[in-house]
Amino acid sequence: MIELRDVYKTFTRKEVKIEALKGISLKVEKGDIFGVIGYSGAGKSTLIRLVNYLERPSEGQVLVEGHDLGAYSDKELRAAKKNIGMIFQHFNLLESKKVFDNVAIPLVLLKKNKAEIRKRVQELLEFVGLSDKAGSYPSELSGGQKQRVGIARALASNPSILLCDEATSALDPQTTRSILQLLKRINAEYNITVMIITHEMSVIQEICNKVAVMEEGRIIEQGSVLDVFGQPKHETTQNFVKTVIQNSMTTSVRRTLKAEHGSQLYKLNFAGESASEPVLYEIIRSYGVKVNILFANTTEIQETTLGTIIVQLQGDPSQIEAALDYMNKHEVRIEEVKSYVLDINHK
Ligand SMILES: Nc1ncnc2c1ncn2[C@@H]1O[C@H](COP(=O)(O)OP(=O)(O)OP(=O)(O)O)[C@@H](O)[C@H]1O
Repeated sequence: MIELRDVYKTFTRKEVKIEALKGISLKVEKGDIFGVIGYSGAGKSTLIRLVNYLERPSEGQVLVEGHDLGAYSDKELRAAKKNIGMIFQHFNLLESKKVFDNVAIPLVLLKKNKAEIRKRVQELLEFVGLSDKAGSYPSELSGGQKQRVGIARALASNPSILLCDEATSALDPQTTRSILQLLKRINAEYNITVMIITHEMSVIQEICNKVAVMEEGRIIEQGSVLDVFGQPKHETTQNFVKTVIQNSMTTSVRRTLKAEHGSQLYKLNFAGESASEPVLYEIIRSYGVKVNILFANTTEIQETTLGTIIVQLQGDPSQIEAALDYMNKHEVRIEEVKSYVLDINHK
């Protein structure tokens, strides 16, 4: 659906080169809600602007529905862009035009007749829950309502892709949630592929099925949201995950454990099926391993339960090995907790 192949983007300002993207490769499949997360300056906006060709790559290819956008003539590119809607952090509405006319802009540009425009705009305003605001000006709307207008306008030309550039960053948590739910409905009911860039992991947790983490112009980690949240590998990803899931021991537990250096600690991640099986009970019963639970938490991601437990296992090495093997076979992901986490200053 959307594919970036080894994309580089370099800006030159006052003879200084800025490498905003350094070899980005990713694939967004049809029907995905694909999130790109990163701190400020990571290159997220540049990346999303390449997808609708507001920027051209310095090197590499951007393919949409299998077509290399770089190989298109200007006319072909204009046609291709109709297939891509975009919404923005600050909504980008025309303040001098009423809600109806803002939503109608893409249809006017497509030279649709008045009756068609009226019907489509009414349909869209109804879909985003703003039928009663057609005659209002943007200045008379709340932030959430403005973003709904932005969404209606982005959908006007029936795109198959919707790009969202920090679309909820200017909104309060409750309004953010309602806009994210609307994006989810757009994805499910209109079968529109959604690509979201954000610096908030809660946005990814709430609606995305896939995620790419960016840092300094590179993708440092990508995969299904369940995998990345369950086993974040890179430190930056771990820091993002920590903002939404508590997955480490509290300081007081670490302090108690410090005295017992050398005990075997494991972080166990349960997802989906394995979260509902009595795995710990089995390892105690069948392998005689003593289990001391130091931390436990469950979270819901993608309608799947993700559980994290940190345990101290005590027993013969052979019993512990057998217990770990049993849990492995029952799809529990096991990570040995290194002794450095026992340092209470370690975050
Ligand atoms: N038009 C431009 N000219 C020069 N440099 C640019 C331009 N656009 C982006 N950059 C630079 O490219 C780098 C990546 O910027 P980008 O806006 O893509 O990051 P971002 O992750 O979206 O950050 P933010 O969330 O702060 O917008 C930054 O160093 C930025 O200064």
